Amino acid sequence: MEKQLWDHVQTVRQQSPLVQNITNFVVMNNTANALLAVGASPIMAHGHAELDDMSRICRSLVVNIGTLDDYWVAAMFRAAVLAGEAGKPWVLDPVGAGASGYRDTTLRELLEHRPTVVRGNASEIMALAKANTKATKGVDSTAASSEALDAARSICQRYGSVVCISGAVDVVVGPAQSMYIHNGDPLMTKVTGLGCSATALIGAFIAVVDNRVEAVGAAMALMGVCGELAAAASSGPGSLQVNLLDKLYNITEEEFTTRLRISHEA
Ligand SMILES: Nc1ncnc2c1ncn2[C@@H]1O[C@H](COP(=O)(O)OP(=O)(O)OP(=O)(O)O)[C@@H](O)[C@H]1O
Ligand SMILES: Cc1ncsc1CCO
Ligand SMILES: [Mg+2]
Repeated sequence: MEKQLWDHVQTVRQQSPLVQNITNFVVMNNTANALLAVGASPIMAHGHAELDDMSRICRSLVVNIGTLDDYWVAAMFRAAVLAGEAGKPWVLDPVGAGASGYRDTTLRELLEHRPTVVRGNASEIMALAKANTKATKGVDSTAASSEALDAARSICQRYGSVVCISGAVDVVVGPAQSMYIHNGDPLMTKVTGLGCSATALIGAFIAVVDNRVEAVGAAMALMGVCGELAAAASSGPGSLQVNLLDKLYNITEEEFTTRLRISHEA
């Protein structure tokens, strides 16, 4: 499986898919840079007047509700409809699910458009499935990935989405197959938007890899391994941000396969 995941990393580099992002103000720059670093091509576009054109030229869509408002939310709904009509894969990042009624109402409607993938931290996935027993603390997670497993399974069953719960262990839940990725570094939680970057990378991988669980697994594996290697070379969140971009860009097959720790059980 390590070799297959690396092949997917290579496929993104070779095919350089154009990925449309409707994302938040905080991470727009970081996620565009993360996409470029892995060899994909980002475009940040939420204007209503160009959504049809974007849908025509982009191979996948990222919807991230981090700093939502009515204009942006209308763009998200429309872009999701267009992706559905074109049979184009898209990924939803439910930033801050459970933190406000507005977020939850918006997310409920987005889920009805059946995202190909949903990626959030454990609190967000639990809030999304309305199975949360702990409140979401803003945009950071207060729960462990394992607690959100049932929530992920219920979202997968109900909407057909592959669900990724990120955290100390990243869990990828598909209809027939699950994957656990034991990489990353706790320092990654001290840089804003690395979850959003992971979601953006998922957007690139689902554009070019048909097996959705493997696509998500490869994106999360790349993020985790690069995060871990970058953290080892960093003195804090500032240098981690820079080192991570460099590692996403220059990681080798040997670094990837020797560091990667995946399993099919927790
Ligand atoms: N405790 C941890 N140990 C190792 N890696 C971690 C840990 N927590 C998060 N990560 C890694 O950090 C990345 C971001 O995941 P995280 O769960 O923090 O996203 P998030 O909460 O949505 O972040 P944000 O909303 O700021 O984008 C993932 O690659 C994940 O594997
Ligand atoms: C801090 C923050 N607030 C809204 S979006 C965002 C970036 C992390 O998701
Ligand atoms: Mg997040």
